[in-house]
Amino acid sequence: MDSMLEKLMEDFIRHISEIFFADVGGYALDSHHGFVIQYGFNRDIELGLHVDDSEVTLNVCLGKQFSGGELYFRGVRCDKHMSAEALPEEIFEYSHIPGHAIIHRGRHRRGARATTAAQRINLLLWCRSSVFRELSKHPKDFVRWCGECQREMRERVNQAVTAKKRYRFLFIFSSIPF
Ligand SMILES: O=C(O)CCC(=O)C(=O)O
Ligand SMILES: [Fe+2]
Repeated sequence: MDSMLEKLMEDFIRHISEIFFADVGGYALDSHHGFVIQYGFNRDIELGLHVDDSEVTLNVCLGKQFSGGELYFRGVRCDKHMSAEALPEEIFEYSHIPGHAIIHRGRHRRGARATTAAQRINLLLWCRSSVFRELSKHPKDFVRWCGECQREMRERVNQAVTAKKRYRFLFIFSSIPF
């Protein structure tokens, strides 16, 4: 089972990650952790907001029909911004379909709503990159993949542009001879 999951990561997920998740390791995924979760009667019902200890996560919906169990996403966040509010464009839901899978960044905040009828069984595969983790140890001004870091950066750029415009206006105004 473990070697099958490793092959799945190496032959399949790495290639997708190279294109869609270049900012969190891309092709350099080199270790994994796989497990199966079951929700419903006699089991956990729901899962609170969290992130994974992974760079990229594969979530495959196995099993048969069930009701509920939707995932709600709330934006990608670094450690510093784990509790920063989600922007409207970061809020969305995904309904699992048996036989379908999704891939997302491990740091994408999300939770699962209650499974209300039958059982939901999903295979989770956390994929990690030792290179990405090593590089992340070096302090940076802002983290490119975090939605809140990006928002702060945009705000700083806007403030700098506004300050520059104001300065130019003052300069033009003070150059007018009276
Ligand atoms: O319930 C799901 O499909 C998501 C599970 C999950 O996010 C997790 O186990 O970390
Ligand atoms: Fe951040």
